[in-house]
Amino acid sequence: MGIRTGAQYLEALKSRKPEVWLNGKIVESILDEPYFNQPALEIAKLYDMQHEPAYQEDLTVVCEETGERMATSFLMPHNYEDIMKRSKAFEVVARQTFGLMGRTPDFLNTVVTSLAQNSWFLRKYNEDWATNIENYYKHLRDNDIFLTHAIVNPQNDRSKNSHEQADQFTHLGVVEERAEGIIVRGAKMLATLAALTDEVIIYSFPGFAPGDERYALAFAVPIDVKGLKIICREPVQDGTRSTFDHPLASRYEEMDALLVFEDVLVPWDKVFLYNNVEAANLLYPMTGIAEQPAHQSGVRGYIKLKFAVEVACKVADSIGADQYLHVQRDLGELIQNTEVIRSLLRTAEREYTITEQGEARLNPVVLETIRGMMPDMYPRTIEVMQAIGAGGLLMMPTEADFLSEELRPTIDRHYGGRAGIDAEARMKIFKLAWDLCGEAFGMRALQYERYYTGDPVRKRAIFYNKYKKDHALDLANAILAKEDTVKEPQTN
Ligand SMILES: Cc1cc2nc3c(=O)[nH]c(=O)nc-3n(C[C@H](O)[C@H](O)[C@H](O)COP(=O)(O)OP(=O)(O)OC[C@H]3O[C@@H](n4cnc5c(N)ncnc54)[C@H](O)[C@@H]3O)c2cc1C
Ligand SMILES: O=C(O)Cc1ccc(O)c(O)c1
Repeated sequence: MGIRTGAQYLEALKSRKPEVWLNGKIVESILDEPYFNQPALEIAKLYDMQHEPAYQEDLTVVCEETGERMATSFLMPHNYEDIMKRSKAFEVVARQTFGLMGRTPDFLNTVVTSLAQNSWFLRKYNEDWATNIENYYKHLRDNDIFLTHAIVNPQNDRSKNSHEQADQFTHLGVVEERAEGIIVRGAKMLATLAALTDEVIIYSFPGFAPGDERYALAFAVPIDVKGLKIICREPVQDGTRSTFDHPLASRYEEMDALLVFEDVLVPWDKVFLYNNVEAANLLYPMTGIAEQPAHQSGVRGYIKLKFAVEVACKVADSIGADQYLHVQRDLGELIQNTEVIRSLLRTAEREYTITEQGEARLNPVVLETIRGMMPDMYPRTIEVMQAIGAGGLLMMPTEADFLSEELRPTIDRHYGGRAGIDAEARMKIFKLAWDLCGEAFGMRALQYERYYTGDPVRKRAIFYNKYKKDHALDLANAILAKEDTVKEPQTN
């Protein structure tokens, strides 16, 4: 089949009925649900762009195996040119959604592509796991499937491992083996966009201990598989708010969900790892499933940061506040932050290495530096935006107020900005800012940058420990090696 159109994606959504819970009810029809309709159209647009002449060369490549076009995010990177093709494709997608949708199809395409490119690792443990992931990759690539993923155990008792929780199936684990596959039970989080996807892949961050065998697993199932409950969080928009009042929240709501598996059958050919604590713990360090999606996340995060910084600049400019020195200082800092991330991305891409198996990977230290800095830089941007917009962020008439003939002249008189910025223009800018720095939509977007790649505290600590192990601290050691020992003062 090759690349899908938006219509084909929406048709597939219509043809299924996953068990999606929203506000205490099962959603009867995803596309008829106002909370989901606009975000689904935004995803459909990304599929359509694959066919548009302006984007096709960036978003797709011809698959060597099938001769058909496939999404560029399915391209297995072997050299710098492949890396940069993927980078461009990530950027085109991110620009379309202003970086606000983190789990667009390209994200998990990179995860599965990397798993398949590193099937040698799974083959060390089990021939079938390797064959299964290779076939799954081809299935996704050739049918242009949209995946969600859930790789974190729910927060029950973080001081205990999965097998030590009060209930053995609070966390997702295997109940039994059958001739046709494994039966899985328990929960996993935090599946972003689950309701709008075709299938789900489960794997885990490392951290398994002996005794956790039943939880050490990786597999994929269709999103409407029998026994899977998708429990959505409270929406950040009601699906009916106007694009004037909420230009971002009304478009880019990326619904997150807890996945609860109630005795779901996973056929053997969709099992990628099972009952093996060592393999589950080594999956991240030994394959590229940290670095390859981190490339997508780095590019997307850069676009989101740049977008938020530009909105902050617009807020300041629209009310003449950027005439003040401290506002210029703060905005200068934000712009420099975007330049830091852009430069780090280019460095990580240029300083790629080729693995023994021929996979081109970005410099992991630089990539991890991006991931370490974004949880500080993005919230800082939001903080500056709040400080510059100040009370004006609360003093905004709604679209309905603008439409009132009686009120309109008053609005036009009192809500305008500096010379050249009328009330409507200023409110458009401030409403953009409020979606980012005040609304639940913006707080979720901020929480995403803090946590999408794991707990930033432990990630920085892991980074430090690995750096200390891998780097000789040569400069400090060079001076310490000089013979500056304590000497008794010379007395005559
Ligand atoms: C908006 C959003 C979207 C996301 N989308 C997805 C998605 O699509 N798919 C997916 O799989 N995941 C997704 N994630 C989940 C993400 O992977 C997790 O949130 C992340 O790994 C952090 O884990 P946690 O939330 O369970 O926090 P926890 O690990 O529970 O951390 C909570 C607090 O406890 C501390 N803590 C917990 N355990 C320890 C420990 N062992 N040692 C020291 N300190 C500890 C942490 O420092 C932190 O302060 C998303 C997250 C967010 C916020
Ligand atoms: O470690 C990384 O940054 C890559 C990454 C982040 C978040 C995920 O959910 C994931 O599957 C992979």
